[in-house]
Amino acid sequence: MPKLTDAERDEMLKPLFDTGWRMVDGRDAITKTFEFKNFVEAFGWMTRCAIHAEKLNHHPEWSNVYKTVEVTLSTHDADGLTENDVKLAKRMDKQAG
Ligand SMILES: C[C@H](O)[C@H](O)[C@H]1CNC2=NC(N)=NC(=O)C2=N1
Repeated sequence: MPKLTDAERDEMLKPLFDTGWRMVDGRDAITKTFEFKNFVEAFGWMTRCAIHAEKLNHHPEWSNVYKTVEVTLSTHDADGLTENDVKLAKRMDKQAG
């Protein structure tokens, strides 16, 4: 899968920036920190997102401390951002409500 073109970035990343995603310094990747009410809410969200990741065959780099989950998305096979990263980010936002 090819990396996003400049035009695709303008079109597809801007809506994600509006929901709190931002570029990772020095990497063609996006990151967002999700905060939940408690650990169970956080882990439930991770579980739902894991199912979406498997369906997309596209997996996040993420870490969870108590009610916080830090997520970074990039496509390893392309060494940068692709449409799969946009798709998974949207699903993660939707699952977070
Ligand atoms: C073999 C397997 O299909 C590939 O490694 C998939 C799995 N999940 C993936 N996830 C991400 N983020 N990037 C990839 O390039 C990727 N490739």
